Amino acid sequence: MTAFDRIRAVFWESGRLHLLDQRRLPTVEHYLDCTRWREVAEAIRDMVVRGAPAIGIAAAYGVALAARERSERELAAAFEGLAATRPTAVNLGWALARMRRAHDAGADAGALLAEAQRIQAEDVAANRRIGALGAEHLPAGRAVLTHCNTGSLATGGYGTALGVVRSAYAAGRLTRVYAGETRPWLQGARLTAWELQADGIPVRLIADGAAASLLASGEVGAVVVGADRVAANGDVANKIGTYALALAAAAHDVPFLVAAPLSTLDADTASGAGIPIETRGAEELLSIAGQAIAPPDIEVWNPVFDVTPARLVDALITERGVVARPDAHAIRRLLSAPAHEEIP
Ligand SMILES: CSC[C@H]1O[C@H](OP(=O)(O)O)[C@H](O)[C@@H]1O
Repeated sequence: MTAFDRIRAVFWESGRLHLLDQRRLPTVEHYLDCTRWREVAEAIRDMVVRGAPAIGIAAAYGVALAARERSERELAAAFEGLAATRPTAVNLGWALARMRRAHDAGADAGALLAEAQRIQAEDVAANRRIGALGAEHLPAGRAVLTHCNTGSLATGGYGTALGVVRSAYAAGRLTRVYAGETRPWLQGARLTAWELQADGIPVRLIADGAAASLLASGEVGAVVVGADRVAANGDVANKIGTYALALAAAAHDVPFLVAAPLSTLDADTASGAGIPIETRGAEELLSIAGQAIAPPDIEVWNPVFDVTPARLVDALITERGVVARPDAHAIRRLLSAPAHEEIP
């Protein structure tokens, strides 16, 4: 059984939403069971569940939980409260807008639950397609470098950049993954290394500061990362540290690839300058697992995303196709392509 089969960051069972508490991985596998939308909102805000597609899916189930209370007031509060949990990943707003359309079309609690389950199933199918298309795009027989966590823990299942990794490794095209630890929340060290080890995919953990030297060494054939929002011009918001990777990749002529489903593309935000960047509390920088690693009263700046300009993105891999050098025209083509059609 691979990690994809075993790891479910988000699932609905027996009338409850089950969320794997990613704050406690890799040492403890513990699920929180949610029966109220406010519990889901708190779980997203506190990063029990994280990852752009995964928080959209969790929020969709949160709406379904709110609908069970048969109160338009509570449902309105749920839409507002869930939307306010985290600002950068556009998937959150995309999923809530889809749930609101279903509600406005007359969906009751049961139909809203079915819509949330469709959102999750479609995300897994998209990730499988992204994996297949992306695997063909990786230089064969080489290693890749990735950042943060973009696997089953960040999505409905299988993963985006890690979906490309899973498909490429299964096709014998990939020798090894280098995973950046991804300070301060350590998604790479705690989550990606755990997922890939569970899959039996060779993985080496590196300090974020080692990435440029690794790219200079010629060991890596491509950098493949996820995204939290792709603006209309192709600029990419992703975990802090992604922009530095893109600069280093460009300096060493290593292809920089972004894997993301269409639910991450945002036609309403013209460029990266318009993407809201979440900053989180000082404690995430000042301690690790409760152990202080800096003076407690030191000032910090803790933006948890950055923006990589489209000019540094060699290819955007989506379930509708792969576009080289994404620009506004390419984003429009991806978003306007008929459903289930891929753009050449
Ligand atoms: C497949 S999207 C994963 C995306 O989300 C992560 O952010 P966070 O862990 O703070 O939710 C990171 O940006 C990943 O690339």
